[in-house]
Amino acid sequence: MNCCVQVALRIRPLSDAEMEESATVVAHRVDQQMVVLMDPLEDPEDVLRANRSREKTYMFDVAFDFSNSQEEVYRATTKGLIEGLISGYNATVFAYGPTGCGKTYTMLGTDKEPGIYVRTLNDLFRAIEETSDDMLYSITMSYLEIYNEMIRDLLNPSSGFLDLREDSKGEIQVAGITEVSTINAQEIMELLVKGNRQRTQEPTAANQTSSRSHAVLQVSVRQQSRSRDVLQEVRYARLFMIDLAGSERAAQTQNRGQRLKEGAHINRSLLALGNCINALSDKTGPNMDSKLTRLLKDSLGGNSRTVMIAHISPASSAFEESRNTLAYAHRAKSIRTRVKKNLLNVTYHIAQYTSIISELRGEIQRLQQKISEQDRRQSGGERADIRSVQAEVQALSSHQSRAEVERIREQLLEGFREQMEIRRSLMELENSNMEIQVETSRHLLTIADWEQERSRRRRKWRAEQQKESESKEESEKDSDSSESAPDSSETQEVSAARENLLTLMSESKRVHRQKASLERRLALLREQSRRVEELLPRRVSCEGQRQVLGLLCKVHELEVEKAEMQSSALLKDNLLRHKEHAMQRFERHRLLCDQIIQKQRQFIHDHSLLVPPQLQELYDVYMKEADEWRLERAMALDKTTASLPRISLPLHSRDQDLDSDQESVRTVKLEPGPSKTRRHTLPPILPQSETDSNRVFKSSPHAQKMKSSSVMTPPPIHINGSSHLDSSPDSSEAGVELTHTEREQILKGVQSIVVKAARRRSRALESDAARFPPPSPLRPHKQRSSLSPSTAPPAGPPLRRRQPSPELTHATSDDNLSSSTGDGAPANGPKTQRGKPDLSNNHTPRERESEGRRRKRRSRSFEAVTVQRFRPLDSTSDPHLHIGQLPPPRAQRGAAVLGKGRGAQQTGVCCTNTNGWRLFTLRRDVFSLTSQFKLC
Ligand SMILES: Nc1ncnc2c1ncn2[C@@H]1O[C@H](COP(=O)(O)OP(=O)(O)OP(=O)(O)O)[C@@H](O)[C@H]1O
Repeated sequence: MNCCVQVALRIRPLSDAEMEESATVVAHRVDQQMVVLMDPLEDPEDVLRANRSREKTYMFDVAFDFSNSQEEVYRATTKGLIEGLISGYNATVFAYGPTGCGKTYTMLGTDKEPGIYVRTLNDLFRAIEETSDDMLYSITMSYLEIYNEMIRDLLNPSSGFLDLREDSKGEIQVAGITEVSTINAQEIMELLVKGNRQRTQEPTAANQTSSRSHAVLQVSVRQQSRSRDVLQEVRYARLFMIDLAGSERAAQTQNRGQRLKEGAHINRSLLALGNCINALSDKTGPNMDSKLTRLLKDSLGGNSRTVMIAHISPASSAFEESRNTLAYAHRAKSIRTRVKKNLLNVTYHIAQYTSIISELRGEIQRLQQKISEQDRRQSGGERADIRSVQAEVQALSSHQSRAEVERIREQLLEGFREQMEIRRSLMELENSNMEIQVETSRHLLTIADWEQERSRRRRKWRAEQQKESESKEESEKDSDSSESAPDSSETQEVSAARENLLTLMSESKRVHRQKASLERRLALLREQSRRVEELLPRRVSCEGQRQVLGLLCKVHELEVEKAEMQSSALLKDNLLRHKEHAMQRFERHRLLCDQIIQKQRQFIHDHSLLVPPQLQELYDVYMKEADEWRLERAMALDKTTASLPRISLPLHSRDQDLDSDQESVRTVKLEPGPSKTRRHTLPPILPQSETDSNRVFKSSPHAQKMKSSSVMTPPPIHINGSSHLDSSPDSSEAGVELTHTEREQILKGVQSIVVKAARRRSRALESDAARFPPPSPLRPHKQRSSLSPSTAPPAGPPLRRRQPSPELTHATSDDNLSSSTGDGAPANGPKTQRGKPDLSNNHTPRERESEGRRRKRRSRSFEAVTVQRFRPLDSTSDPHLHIGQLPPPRAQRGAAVLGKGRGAQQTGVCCTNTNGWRLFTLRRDVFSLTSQFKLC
């Protein structure tokens, strides 16, 4: 497309200097296109030139004077180039004119009145921004000056002088020029101002800031569509905005030296430009003999829309420069250019098409793959998210559930732990209680011994007093009455025993209080554990965890029950040991009594003593009772006993039994009875012992039966009706002051032993009956004594008074001792040997054989009882509960611990030579048994 160079003329206002010189205005803008230049030298009066006009009119595309603003100049000259520039058309705007006529002002302007540079770039960026959605732009800028035919980079002055080069496309390029990718107009303005300071300026007569070089601002715009079509267009256009140096005349500028030389270069370039313009206007082709014309090759007659803004001064003093400028500008209007779009790679080669298609296909494939991956990732991610959310929820739920389960477990464990601790404490209290009972029994025994001794002394003293009173005269009686009564003051040991009893009682009360408190706490803990277990389904959602906790509860409940059963079993075991021991001792006592009876019978028979009727009646009763306890009845009774519930009962039923027993014991204890009629002043026996003893016997029908029955003890032997053994239990003066209740308890406690003993006794009695005549025809007859000659009493009148009887002494129970040791060997050496009944010398071989078998059976039976019933105590058993550790009877009373072997755990008592002490010792033993039964 061909087009002409657009020429605009701008007439600046008069400068201050021109106004001072009173310069006349010779250049006027007639209208927007017409300018009139008047020749000030023309004389209007000159008739020779009358036909010649002093005015010269010039037509331009647009004309401006002082009244026009920068904006108007820009709009009229340059703004229209921007659209073409974006469309790929080159454009050139250059300011031409003499120095000081406003070229820089028009192009650069001031901060307040920016020139074409800034306004063009502003509109360029705005236009690019409007189409940036579809087009991709690349804008670069460079700023250079041509000074004395040398090119200098104003954005990088240190880069030196640059050369012009023509690329393969025939375009002129400045090699090494700094191209700045502009961002916005403001930055461009700053760059230009900065670059303009680098521009060579020197003051001249015409302009204090005269630019001595041509300044060229080049803006390159490259654009292409964002869519990659086959018909892809890459538009490339350059905009030159040139501030030419002044085209002043040397005379006018009064330049000399360097300024003159500069002026010469300037003028040469301008001349070249002028020549170029002339050539272009004459269509002779551009003259490229200067760098300016070379750089503006496309701008002047080439591929560019070109706007020339000519500047002139209105002053008459600048008439010549104005006329020349107007002439050049006018001629420039004739310059035609061939404008075309700068389209790069508008049409691609077939190989490029193929490449583009391949690229596009690859791109499509890549995008499809990316989309599928993204979809997969999204779906996977969603699933993963769902799974992760579910996992988080489950984890949270699981965590909460675990925390809840852990909390419940801790509660349960804590409760169980405390229960076990309480259970242990209760066991310790039970043991302490047992110790207290044992100690209490020991002290009671001490007191009872002392009271027994006191009672015996009193009786002896009263008997002596009575005897003396009968044999002596009244006066003598008065004189002897001065004999003092036996000392009845308590010994230090008895006083200490009473004090200890008080201490033990208070201790026992304390133990019972603690037990009650612990039992309440235990019941509370059980209730709490039960509630927690009941709430498990509500508090724990997981079935497995519920089951685990439920099992945990069961395990610990079983543990607690196990501990309870162990405790109860231990207690029962201890009680059984006491009972067994007591029954063994009672059995020994019974055997001893039997032997005493038999030997007394033998003695009566041998000496043909008369038996008092009362004694004979008692003996009959004794035999009758023995007959009733024959084998068949004993077996039936034993079977009934064996069928009774024992320790194997469930815990709760046992507890109930125990509770009922305790209650019954309390009831019994409160009942007025013989137990309250103790004649000595002993402190009351602790209730627990009675509880335990009664617990066993009261709950047993067998015991009830036994309670109604009586167990025979050796009746007193009345010798000649005047003497008797003071050990008779029927005597109110008996040394052992047992109450009826105590005796009953003893009797009840030995029931099973009695059954067995009765079995053996019935056999023995049968054997004795075979040897001795029936008791009724008791006639004195001589019979060889079975005693040794050294100890045998002399034959003579019947015994009339009580006297020490070696036979009785020896009848203590050697047989029993043999049984106790279990091996049939004498336990006490010669003494025991001496006291052994020598039946072998008095009976026939058949009788001796029968007696030997009887002894052996008795021994085996006793062994069976002791070995079978005695279980070794475990480590948790209270050692104080061992019978063998009971305080042995005092040595001075003839008591000794028997047995070191199989019967080592049994405490046996042997009798001394003193009849009274012997029986007392036995009774004392019985009393001890009574206390032990109370412990049970
Ligand atoms: N149209 C105008 N309106 C107001 N002031 C102007 C105008 N044109 C020029 N001037 C003033 O005239 C003075 C000279 O202007 P300018 O420097 O632009 O001239 P020039 O042609 O660039 O000179 P040189 O060629 O020596 O660089 C400046 O002070 C400028 O402000």
